[in-house]
Amino acid sequence: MKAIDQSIQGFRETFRRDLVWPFLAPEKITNVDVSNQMILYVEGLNLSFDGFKALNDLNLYIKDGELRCLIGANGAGKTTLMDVITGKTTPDSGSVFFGQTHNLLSKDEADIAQLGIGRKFQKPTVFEEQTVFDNLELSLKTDKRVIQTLFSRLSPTEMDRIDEVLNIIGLKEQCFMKAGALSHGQKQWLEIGMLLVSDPRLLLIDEPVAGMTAQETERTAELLTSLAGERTVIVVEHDMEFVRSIARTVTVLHQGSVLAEGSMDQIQSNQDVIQVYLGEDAMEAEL
Ligand SMILES: Nc1ncnc2c1ncn2[C@@H]1O[C@H](COP(=O)(O)OP(=O)(O)OP(=O)(O)O)[C@@H](O)[C@H]1O
Repeated sequence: MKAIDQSIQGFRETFRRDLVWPFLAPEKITNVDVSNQMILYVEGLNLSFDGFKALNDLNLYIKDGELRCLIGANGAGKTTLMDVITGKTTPDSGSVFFGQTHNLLSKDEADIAQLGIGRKFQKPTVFEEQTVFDNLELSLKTDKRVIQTLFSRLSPTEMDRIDEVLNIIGLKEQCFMKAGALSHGQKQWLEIGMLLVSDPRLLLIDEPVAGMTAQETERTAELLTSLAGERTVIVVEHDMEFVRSIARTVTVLHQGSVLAEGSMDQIQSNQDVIQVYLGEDAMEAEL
């Protein structure tokens, strides 16, 4: 039986265009130099909007493979920081490096995505009229690699990738269901899957559990923790219970700077955090 399986497998591989002609295989994501164990270096970032400092000498270092949570009150600068990392906004000064060599501030949004940095916004933006599978396929197609411009059909490697992603996000059974019929949580997972098909190294995820049921929140915690390690995940979240359940290290932003960093326990006993969130500034700052 094993021999038959092996010969079927061999037969299938003979007909894989991307194995027969290696130039058809998906392009490997650019090498990221993480020899110092760090994947993201944000240094001295400043950005003002009409004189208001949204980012104020912000420094942030993210280790390769870690799952980092970013918290902070409304207006602390979390979204602006994500916008700068992904090339949506240009800072006034500072530097952002992906690994030791990729200067993100010299690249545009498309180049940054191509380097392997994926971003998920708070609201799911799946194509409701398309099936789960089609949504994943469409995400592959928007990945402008040579193979997609040459062939409109999915290669077996891409089929395998979609299958793998369906397993990771737990939507295999819903594969041929219209995305519009999914629950809110399932739509969020689908959107995470839409990022995963192109195999990103760094995922930036904005408020993944807003509006989810307790069960969906728990499943999302499992999903995000399972992604870390092989990938690096940065999560912006207001739900402190969720942050506690997933994060090893939490970074607190306040008025465009890092106020504190550490485990959830260290953060909650940090005097600066207490001062801002429980003290005199508490009126304007609610985590
Ligand atoms: N394009 C812009 N023009 C002017 N001000 C802006 C712009 N973008 C952000 N800001 C301001 O910069 C500050 C930081 O906003 P940002 O959205 O980064 O905060 P946040 O921490 O993500 O908050 P929230 O939790 O509410 O999403 C806010 O005071 C915001 O009003």
